[in-house]
Amino acid sequence: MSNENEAPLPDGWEMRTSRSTGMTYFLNMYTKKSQWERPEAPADPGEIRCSHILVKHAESRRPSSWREETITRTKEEAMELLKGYRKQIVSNDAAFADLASKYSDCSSAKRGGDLGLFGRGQMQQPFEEEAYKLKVGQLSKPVETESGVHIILRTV
Ligand SMILES: O=C(N[C@H](Cc1nc2ccccc2[nH]1)C(=O)O)c1cc2ccccc2s1
Repeated sequence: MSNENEAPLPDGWEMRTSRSTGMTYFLNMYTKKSQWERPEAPADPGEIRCSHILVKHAESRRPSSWREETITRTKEEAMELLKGYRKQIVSNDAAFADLASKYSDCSSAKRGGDLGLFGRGQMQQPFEEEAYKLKVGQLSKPVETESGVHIILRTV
C-alpha cells in the first residue's frame, strides 16, 4: 500500500513540510500559493512567458512588417518557411532567438521573439491555447492566427 504522498504530483506543484506543525502542504510553483489539500490537477500557471517566430502571409490581418512593407507570400509558403526554421531549431543548427530576430514578422523580433509575460485573454485564442499547453522549454508545432503562422517557445 503506497502512501498517497509518494505518488507523483501534477505538473507545477511541490510538496513541503510545515516547519511549525510538521504537516505536509502543497506549493504552486508558479503563483507561490500554498494549500493543505493534495492537488489533483496541474498548477494553474497564471501568467506564462513565450517567444515566437511569426511568418505573415497575404491573408494576414496586417500583411506588413518591419521586414517587408507588403507581404505577398501565400499561407502555404509561410508554413513551409516556418517548418524550415523549426527543423533548424530542433536539430540545433540555429538558435530560436537568432532566427526570430532575422525572420519573425512580429515587432518582438527585436527581442529575439520574446513576448514577455502574459495571462489568459491577452493573446489571440489559437496562440494562447497552444502556448498554455506547452511545458517550460517546449517548442510548439506551427499555429495559425489571424496574424499569420507561428511557432512558440514557452520560456517561463
Ligand atoms: O501583436 C504583436 N505584433 C503583431 C504580430 C503578432 N500577432 C500575434 C498574435 C499572437 C501572439 C503574438 C503576435 N504578434 C505585429 O507586429 O503585427 C505584438 C508585438 C509584441 C512585442 C512585444 C511584446 C508583445 C507583443 S504582441
